[in-house]
Amino acid sequence: MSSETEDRLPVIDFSKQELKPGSPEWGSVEVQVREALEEYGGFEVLFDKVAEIREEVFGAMEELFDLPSPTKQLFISNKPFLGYHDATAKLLRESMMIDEAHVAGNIDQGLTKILWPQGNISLSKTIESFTQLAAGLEKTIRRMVLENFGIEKYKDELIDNTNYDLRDTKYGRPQTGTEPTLGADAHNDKDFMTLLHQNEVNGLEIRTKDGEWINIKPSPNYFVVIIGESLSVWLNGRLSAPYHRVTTKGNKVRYSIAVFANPRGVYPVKVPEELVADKNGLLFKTFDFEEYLGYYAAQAARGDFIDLKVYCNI
Ligand SMILES: O=C(O)CCC(=O)C(=O)O
Ligand SMILES: [Fe+2]
Repeated sequence: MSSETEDRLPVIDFSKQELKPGSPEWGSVEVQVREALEEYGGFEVLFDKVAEIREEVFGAMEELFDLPSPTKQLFISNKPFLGYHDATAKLLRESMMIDEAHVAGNIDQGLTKILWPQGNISLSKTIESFTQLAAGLEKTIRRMVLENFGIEKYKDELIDNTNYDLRDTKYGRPQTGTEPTLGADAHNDKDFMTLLHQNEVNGLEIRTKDGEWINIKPSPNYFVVIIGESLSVWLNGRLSAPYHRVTTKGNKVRYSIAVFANPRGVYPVKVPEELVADKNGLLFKTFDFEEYLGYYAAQAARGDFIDLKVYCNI
């Protein structure tokens, strides 16, 4: 049996204005990032700018999820995970996921114009600002990770081949009882890196190497950073993507908003040669993320959840 602890993930301060590549502050943060990722596969980021926009962001999410059900159903997609997903008998979770949310105009064209025929510019702008903030921070953190492993020469190529998907999630009120309600099964993310912000309702937990679950308490000026399996595989297994889950208690609605930095489809994700020269050799085959997601979704529909590490294991 695993148990929950009072520990928290390491907190790293990214609010400092003087955080410039090459500066002493940058170097010190870079070391903290590496240590946190090696130990937990994640950390919390103190980032004051998110506190300035969160009220608007959660207001926009409320507006989205308060739409009538038939309207939300218009936001469907035939691609795995994208589009609107309604709550089920098992999970009280509703979500909306949009592809390439970092591309100007995509939230407006791909989400709000579908849900409001006359458009909803202010809502699009709010969600767009959140995406830009999270994607900018992700690029900084990823650059530090690459520098840590001495492979910064790949940074532009990797960023150019990153697709930032955005997922808004609403965890509804449990109807009965005082037992915790499962909001998301334990899973690891498949992307390079996830940046998540949550409203004031507790629920997210992350599993440590020792099998304990750490509760990630919501704070208004924090992002939660979790690495996904694509980064772990690309680094030839050097970091691990942590398992995490959501359980909610009480009768408040929980909202989370997450930006997933995914490898772009058709870009071959290949372990850099600099990382295969050690005693272990190459551990993973080159993969295409969209092909993997298609395979994962087909298997998952049959109850079989294939980790990326298993999919491209040599
Ligand atoms: O809502 C959360 O806090 C976590 C969501 C999550 O893990 C995911 O969407 O992959
Ligand atoms: Fe996740």
